[in-house]
Amino acid sequence: MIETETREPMTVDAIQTQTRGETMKPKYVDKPANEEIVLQAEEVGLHYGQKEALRDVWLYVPKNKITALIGPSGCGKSTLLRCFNRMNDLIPNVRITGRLTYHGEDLYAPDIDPVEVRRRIGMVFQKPNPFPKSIYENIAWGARINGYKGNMDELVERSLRQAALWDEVKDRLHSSALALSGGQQQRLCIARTIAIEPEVILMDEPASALDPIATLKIEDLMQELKQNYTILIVTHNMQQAARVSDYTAMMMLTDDRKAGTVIEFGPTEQIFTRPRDQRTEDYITGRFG
Ligand SMILES: Nc1ncnc2c1ncn2[C@@H]1O[C@H](COP(=O)(O)OP(=O)(O)OP(=O)(O)O)[C@@H](O)[C@H]1O
Repeated sequence: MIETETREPMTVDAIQTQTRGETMKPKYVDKPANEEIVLQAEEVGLHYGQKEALRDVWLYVPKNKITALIGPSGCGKSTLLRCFNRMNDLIPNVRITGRLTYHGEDLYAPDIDPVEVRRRIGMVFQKPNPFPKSIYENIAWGARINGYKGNMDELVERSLRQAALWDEVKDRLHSSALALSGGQQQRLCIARTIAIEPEVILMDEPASALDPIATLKIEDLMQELKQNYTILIVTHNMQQAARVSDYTAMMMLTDDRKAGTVIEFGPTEQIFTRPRDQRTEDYITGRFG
């Protein structure tokens, strides 16, 4: 029998670990078969003060795959993304319910250090945000404060190579990062994230401020990166989700339009060619909003 009692949302500090179990999972959200799950959301809810932003969210993020979060504006994509590296902790009055895990471990357990969470689960933002320092220092600084003791020149080169930026900047490593183009700055931010050696990279519309050529470079880079990293990306751009991702989660407002939730999750090819929820079909064929 499905339990119907309502529970008070708890604070981030006191997030509870029990959920009502898989019986509450939406009909079209399936755990991927034969994949190692790195991140998982079970019955997650989130309030910003009085404003409910997420309700009953379920999601699976498989290892070394790209998972896209798509859906209309305001349905909670960025909010959900930020739950996974505890970025919402930095916003006052946020309350989270349900369970968010990293390799099965509760990300909000009292003994978990949010700084360590953010080291393992890095983030790249919509607008490139390099520090007003040299290209070299943008990478070295984060590594240094995270206790990196190895050869810094090698780390800088390796990170820039992995971010497909090395050839463009190798002769001006000590010039200001702010002199780079937007697309180069975004690849520098990806290099900076990689230098910390996270396992997961969260990307919040990483290409939306870029022109089509710079966007394609970022998309190519993501394909390279997934060999070593697990990627969760928010995108408004449906073609981009279809092009780059292995799995897609369709988010939508709940029927009472008060909060966002994941209505369908599965392999990208299936979501785009044989969606099971009518609302997904309406959205991807452009009949929605
Ligand atoms: N710091 C905040 N305080 C209060 N409400 C917020 C805050 N951040 C987001 N919201 C609200 O939460 C809801 C979900 O926002 P969110 O940015 O996660 O959606 P989104 O799907 O990423 O939107 P978009 O595609 O437009 O970026 C929205 O109603 C938004 O106004």
